[in-house]
Amino acid sequence: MTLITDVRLRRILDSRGNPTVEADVLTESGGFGRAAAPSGASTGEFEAIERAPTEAIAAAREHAVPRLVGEAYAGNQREVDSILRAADGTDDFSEIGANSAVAISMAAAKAGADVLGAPLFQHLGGAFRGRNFPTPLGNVVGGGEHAADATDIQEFLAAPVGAPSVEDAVFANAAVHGEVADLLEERGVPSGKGDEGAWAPSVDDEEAFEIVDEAVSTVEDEVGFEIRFGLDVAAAEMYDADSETYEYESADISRDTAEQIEYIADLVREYDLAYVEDPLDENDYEAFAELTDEVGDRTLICGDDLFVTNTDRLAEGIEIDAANSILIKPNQIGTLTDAFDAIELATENGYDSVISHRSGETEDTTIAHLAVATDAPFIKTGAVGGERTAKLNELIRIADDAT
Ligand SMILES: C=C(OP(=O)(O)O)C(=O)O
Ligand SMILES: [Mg+2]
Repeated sequence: MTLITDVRLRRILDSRGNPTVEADVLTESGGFGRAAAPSGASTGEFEAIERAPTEAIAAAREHAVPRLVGEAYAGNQREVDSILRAADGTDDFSEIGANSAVAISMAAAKAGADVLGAPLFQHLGGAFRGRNFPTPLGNVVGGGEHAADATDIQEFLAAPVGAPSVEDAVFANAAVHGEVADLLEERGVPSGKGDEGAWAPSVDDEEAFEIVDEAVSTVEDEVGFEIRFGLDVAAAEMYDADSETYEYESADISRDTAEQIEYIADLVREYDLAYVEDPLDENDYEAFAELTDEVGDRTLICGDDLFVTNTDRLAEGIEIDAANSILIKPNQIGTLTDAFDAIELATENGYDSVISHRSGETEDTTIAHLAVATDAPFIKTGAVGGERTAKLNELIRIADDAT
């Protein structure tokens, strides 16, 4: 029934106005799945390779599509994904492009779900999923590679850890985003938005901490449940390998690795941070381990550029307790099977998985289903903006359908 009869690939726009790959997968019994690849700006050095969409589409048409059509079953995700790997023939999808691979992988999953008549999360996660929902981490202030002339820390993320429902959590994050706008106006700080819809004011990190801390407290009082906040430092982007220092340009501060570890540990204690992603360079497992040893009992230390959704890199981290959490971005590794394997390895070793969007996104909602399918405790997918609310609203719908 789920035998693949056609795979169609096209270029569509992403949220930055760049082209990206969209895939349609059709099956023998009329099943249909459509998915699109997202795209990063602060990409990790060890990510799978994203090719220019025209090249990725041409290469996938040549190498992957003939091996799938009439040969593979969309309902058998591992088979589809191993065919994608074999068709590509490299370790990092540099032949067909991780963008073509992930679009086809996700579209096949949706086609499989369509034939079954089941929601995607149930097809991926089984009949007993759909009772637990991830806490959304909402980007409310940001800079780094996502906005010019804004904070050095890439993302300040609202974390409504006490929300009684995913709907309450989603609305709380939007309220924090709105409160930040009011506080910026009070301070006379004009602000546009960065790539993920977060405010991108021209302030240093210290002022951003004050603003986000106040916004979170105000909304916490309004909604009556606990809201904390967290960070994606994206430290690899500020690390200078020659001087071995982290360069905070907006405050004109340079920190060596020991100072960076102490700085982050102090922030965790001062602001009771719930979450800290990529606080150190993507090559420095040892420094990650030192920080995790210091504050890992009170916050999540999450590897994004560090692990790049890759089980080999995660296993290396697990070996030395480098972190206690992994960011999962399917396009960093190329297929849903690879993303699932990373989540399973993480769970087996007591690491929390945080399913994540990219800064360049589309209306695709696969990651909302992936988070529910894998019982992930957190999802990072922005707070506002159509390509972000597509995922947040899908979570609300899944929860609504489940009750
Ligand atoms: C979502 C992120 O940004 P990008 O997609 O630019 O890597 C991130 O760094 O976590
Ligand atoms: Mg990150």
